[in-house]
Amino acid sequence: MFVAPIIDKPTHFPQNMFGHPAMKIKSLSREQVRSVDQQAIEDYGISGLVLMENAGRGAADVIQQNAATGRVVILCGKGNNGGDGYVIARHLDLMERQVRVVSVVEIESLSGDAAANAAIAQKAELDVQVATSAEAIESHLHDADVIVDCLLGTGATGPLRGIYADAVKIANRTKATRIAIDVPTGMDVDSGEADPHTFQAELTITFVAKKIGFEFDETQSLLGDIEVVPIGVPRKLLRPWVLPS
Ligand SMILES: NC(=O)C1=CN([C@@H]2O[C@H](COP(=O)(O)OP(=O)(O)OC[C@H]3O[C@@H](n4cnc5c(N)ncnc54)[C@H](OP(=O)(O)O)[C@@H]3O)[C@@H](O)[C@H]2O)[C@H](O)CC1
Ligand SMILES: [K+]
Repeated sequence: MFVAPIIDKPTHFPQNMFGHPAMKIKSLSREQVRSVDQQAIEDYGISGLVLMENAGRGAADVIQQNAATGRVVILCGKGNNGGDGYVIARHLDLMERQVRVVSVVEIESLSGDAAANAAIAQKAELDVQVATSAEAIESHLHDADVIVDCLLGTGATGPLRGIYADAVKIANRTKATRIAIDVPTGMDVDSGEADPHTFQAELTITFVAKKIGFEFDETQSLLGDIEVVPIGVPRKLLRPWVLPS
């Protein structure tokens, strides 16, 4: 009988799901993470679409690991945080999940990478709904088992406007599992200050690194567990913030 040779198990480095040792990176400010994004695009030539695809695909994997069943409803805003939501939808659909995208703005108002991914989602005949009133949002969330917050990310400034506040209020009232993408909508990335209607997440999936606003005690109940998803930004670009492992 063939007895498989016993080999020493290689020492497993702490790996994230992408199979490379998960570097420990300092928490970044809004300005730092947005400049990393910009440098990756302008100095390294990585297209924003590639960063968004890595972000959305990585987030979809983490969602599948943490909320593996039920209907996923993704609330999308106007910018690239919303753009991530269309990528997440496409990858969850590929995992044969029931997925609905609910855009709180007219799709025509999107631009750049977000508009590109919204168009792909529509051409792929994913379930994409536009809901620009509280009643319409309510009607699309009633059967959600998981709600994903792709309303606002690092581009948020000032108090939540109109429909965004409505969307967060409605989402917070449901029994669904709530997952925030990059930062819970309503939370200030730097100060951690939370709008009265901040998305209450059980899990926050954030890109590149944790944000400095996540360090405050008051924000823990809004963040839930935190997972950092790398999006392909070169290690050299992150070097100033890598912590000794
Ligand atoms: N390297 C990375 O981290 C990557 C991050 N990605 C994702 O991109 C977002 C940042 O995207 P951005 O488009 O810059 O900003 P947002 O999507 O957060 O905001 C979009 C627009 O929302 C409006 N806005 C701003 N503040 C408010 C508010 N308080 N209430 C309502 N609406 C608001 C504003 O538009 P206006 O024209 O209405 O002023 C914003 O422009 C990041 O968080 C990640 O999720 C990339 O996908 C990949 C790389
Ligand atoms: K968000």
